[in-house]
Order: sequence, then C-alpha cells, then structure tokens
Amino acid sequence: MLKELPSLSTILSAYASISAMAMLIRTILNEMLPERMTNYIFSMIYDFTSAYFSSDFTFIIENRWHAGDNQLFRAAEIYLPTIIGPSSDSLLVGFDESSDPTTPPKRSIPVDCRIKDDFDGMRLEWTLSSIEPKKYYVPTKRFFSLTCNKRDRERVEQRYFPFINKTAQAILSKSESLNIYTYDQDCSMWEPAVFKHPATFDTLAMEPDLKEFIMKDLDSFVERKEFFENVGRAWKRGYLLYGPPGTGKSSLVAAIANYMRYNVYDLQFQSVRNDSDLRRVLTSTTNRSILLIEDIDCSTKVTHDRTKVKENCEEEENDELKHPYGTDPGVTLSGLLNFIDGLWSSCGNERIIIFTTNHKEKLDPALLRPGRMDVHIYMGYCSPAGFRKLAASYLELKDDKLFGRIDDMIKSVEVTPAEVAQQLMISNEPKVALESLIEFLNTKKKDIEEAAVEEKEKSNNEEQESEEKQIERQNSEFVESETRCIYLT
Ligand SMILES: Nc1ncnc2c1ncn2[C@@H]1O[C@H](COP(=O)(O)OP(=O)(O)OP(=O)(O)O)[C@@H](O)[C@H]1O
Repeated sequence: MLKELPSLSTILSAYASISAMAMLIRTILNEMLPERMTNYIFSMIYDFTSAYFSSDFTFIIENRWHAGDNQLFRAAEIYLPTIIGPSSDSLLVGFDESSDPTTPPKRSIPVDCRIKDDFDGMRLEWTLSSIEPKKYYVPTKRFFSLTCNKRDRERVEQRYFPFINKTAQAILSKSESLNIYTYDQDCSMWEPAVFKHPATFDTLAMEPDLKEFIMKDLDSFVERKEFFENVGRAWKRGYLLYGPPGTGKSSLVAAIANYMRYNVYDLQFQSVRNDSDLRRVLTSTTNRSILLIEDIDCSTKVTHDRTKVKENCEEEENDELKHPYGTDPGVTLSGLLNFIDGLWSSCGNERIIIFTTNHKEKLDPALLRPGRMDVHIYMGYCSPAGFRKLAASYLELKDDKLFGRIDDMIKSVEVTPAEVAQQLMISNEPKVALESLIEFLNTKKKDIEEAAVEEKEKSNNEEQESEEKQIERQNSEFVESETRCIYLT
C-alpha cells in the first residue's frame, strides 16, 4: 500500500508546478486585464473558496427592517445583556433616572464586543457593529452579526430566533420601568426617556363609573386578540379624550400606560415633515404601546374638513411650483387616517391610539368615526366625588366637616381638578388647605358672577346702541325720502 503513495520528491515537484502555473496565470491576467477586473476575479475566487471551505454561517440583523424598526434587533438588544458571561471582554453599564443607585447598574451591549451563547447544543457568537453615516441627517446604522455552524442554520432560524423574541417579551413585561418616546426629526428616530408618572386609576379624580368603564374596556381590548383576527380588523383601539384644560386628560393617559404597562410614543406633528415621513415614524413604533397625539385640534391640516384641506393643498402645490423649496406639505388628515384606519393600520398589533383635545367641535367628523376613535371620553370639571378623591390623595383625608360646604360650592362653580389640586397642595395641614380651597371657590364664584353682570351690561349696552342706531337710520331714511320727494317735485 505504501508503494502506491507518491514519493516526497513527486509531491514537491507537483507543488512547484502548480505554484508556477498560478504565478504564470496571475502574471498573464495582470498583463492582459485591467487592474480592477483582476481584483474582481481574485475576490470572487477568494469568496467562493472561503465560503466553500468555512464551516461558519453568519446572520446579519440590522436595526431597521423595511420601513420600520427591526423587532428581532430589539429583541436581541433586550436578551443579550442577560447572557453576558465571563467570556465577554467588555460590558456597557449605566443607570437611568428610575434606577436605585445602590443596586447594580443596568447592562447593555458595547459595540464590537463578542457575546457567546449556547442554545440546544449549538455554539453561537454575537457581535454588535455600528456604522456612522457620512451625512448628518442619515441615522447611524447598527447591526448584529450572529455566527453559527452552517449545519445549525435552520435550527437558528426555526427555534433560536423565536426563543429570543419570546424571552425579550417576557423580560419587557416584567421590567419595572416604562419608556416615553419623542420623535427627533434631526436623527430620524424615537428618543426614549424613562416614563415614571405617578398617575394611576386610583389617584384620578373622575366619576367612579367612568373609571370602571375605561378599565373594563382596556381589559377586554387585551383579551380580544382572536376576536380582532376573526373579524378581520387591526388589533388596536382609539380613545379621544376631550374637555377643558386641567381636567386630567394627560393624567388619564399616564394612568392607562401604567395600568397596561405599555410604552408611550408622544407624537408632535411639528416634528414630522409630511405623510410619508409620518408612515415611517409610525411604523417604527413597537407593539403593546400607546401612540399619543395631544391637542390634535392645534394641527390645522389634520383637523380641518378634508375638502378644505384638499383646496389648501392645491393652493400650496401651486405655491410650491412657485417656490419649490419654500413650503412644507406637513401631515394631512388623509395621511393620519390612512394609518389609523386604512391599509397601514394593519402594521403592528395591540396598539392604543389616544388623541386629546380641548375643542372636540373643531375636529373633522372623519376622525371621530368609530373604528378610528372607538371611545370618546369627556373629562369634565371637578365633581364632589372627584374632590373627595383628590382630598384622599393629597391630604390623606377621607372626611371632614368642611366637605359638605365644599361639595355644595363645587356643584355651583366650574372648577377643574387641576385648580382643586393646586389649592390642596398649599399646606400639609388639612384645615389650612381646605380653607384655602373654600376661599378660592368663593373668589372664583364672585369673579364668575361679576363677569356675568359685566357680560349682561355689555349686551344691554350693545342692544341699546343697536336700537339707537336703528332709530337714527330710520330718521335719516325719513329725511332722505323727504329730500328725495322735494327734489322730485
Ligand atoms: N382628574 C384628575 N385627577 C387627578 N389629578 C388631576 C386631574 N386633573 C388634573 N389633575 C392634576 O392637574 C395637573 C394637570 O392636569 P392634566 O395635565 O392631566 O390636564 P389636561 O386636561 O391634560 O390639561 P391640558 O388640556 O392643558 O393638557 C395634573 O398634573 C394633575 O396633578
């Protein structure tokens, strides 16, 4: 058998011939072909041979996927800090505003750090990379590379990725802090901040029936995933909160976020350039979240009747032709409706959309239709029940001899919960705070009565003036007709 093996000298001479041949081919290619083409051919040969002989396979998971954020990237961002072990050589650590600084800091993934994971007998290695854009308005591109053995590729796709998504969801639902996001137009991304609002349904001064109704509505929304699927509707719910300033619309949003454990995306229309920008902004929000648009009546293009908007748009289009860089089309009502109720509404699941306004009457009826805004909640002036809730929260007071008097005054004076709360904060001493509230209510009542008297006097004066003007007009007409008569005769 040994006889069949080639001798060492034969192997060496074969190697020398192959090397000489390779050198010759390379020289011929260099001589005959342009340099770029030669490089291309060599890089192709290298890629082919390295891919063929390497046993590794790499998944690339970018932070963006199509028009929105890549949910797998987010899941990896949440999951990986929990498995960083001694094999990693660095770790990103820090505290956010809600953290207790006496506890260990929170972990995150540093760029270029290698993180090893074992799953179901597979050996996996993660690396986070970041590419800074050349143009300032293009957001930074970040991506994870996940390397596994080629033969495990299928199992990673079928089992490991779903496992990461599920684990991330479980971590999120247990995490103690919520986030509130605002859209940063310059970086084209949602900027997170820790959301730590103390408002809960328990602290809200509202009619108990209304409170119970909202809580039940939210519960049934979460439980009806299958119902939404069966009837072919996007799994979302729209709430319109309307009423005078200071009646607790924002506090109710915070209470809903705390109750549902949903993050809040606070969208200001001014930070969105146009409808296509809006689509990109909205599709990059996550599931199980609240999209909040406050004071929607303040956005003229969104609140006005669509026909008027169309006319305005046509005018603006003409303007644009005249001044191509001078006008900004902004977000239109149709753009918003398309996302809430149109084809784009199916992007994402378990979403709550909340609009707040002080002037419901200014909104386009199309916006208020069921399916868009499913529940309309009026946040009104403070009621005796509301006052008692505030007294319990601010003064830890369940009853007091002054309560009856305050109840009577609150029934006859329009006062907002914010105004009542302001007075109750004046002192820790319940008596001082309640007396201050009584004084405030008295002053307000007097102001209202005086304003009513003034208003009446004003309208009387106006009436009198208009009567006088009418008499004057009649007299002058009479004189004129007489003059004309004289002239004619
Ligand atoms: N119903 C309420 N229950 C408890 N606190 C309230 C209520 N309404 C108002 N407040 C208190 O008043 C403050 C202002 O209220 P909030 O911002 O929620 O009112 P709003 O209706 O959203 O006002 P705006 O229309 O001006 O945005 C809150 O921080 C809260 O302390």
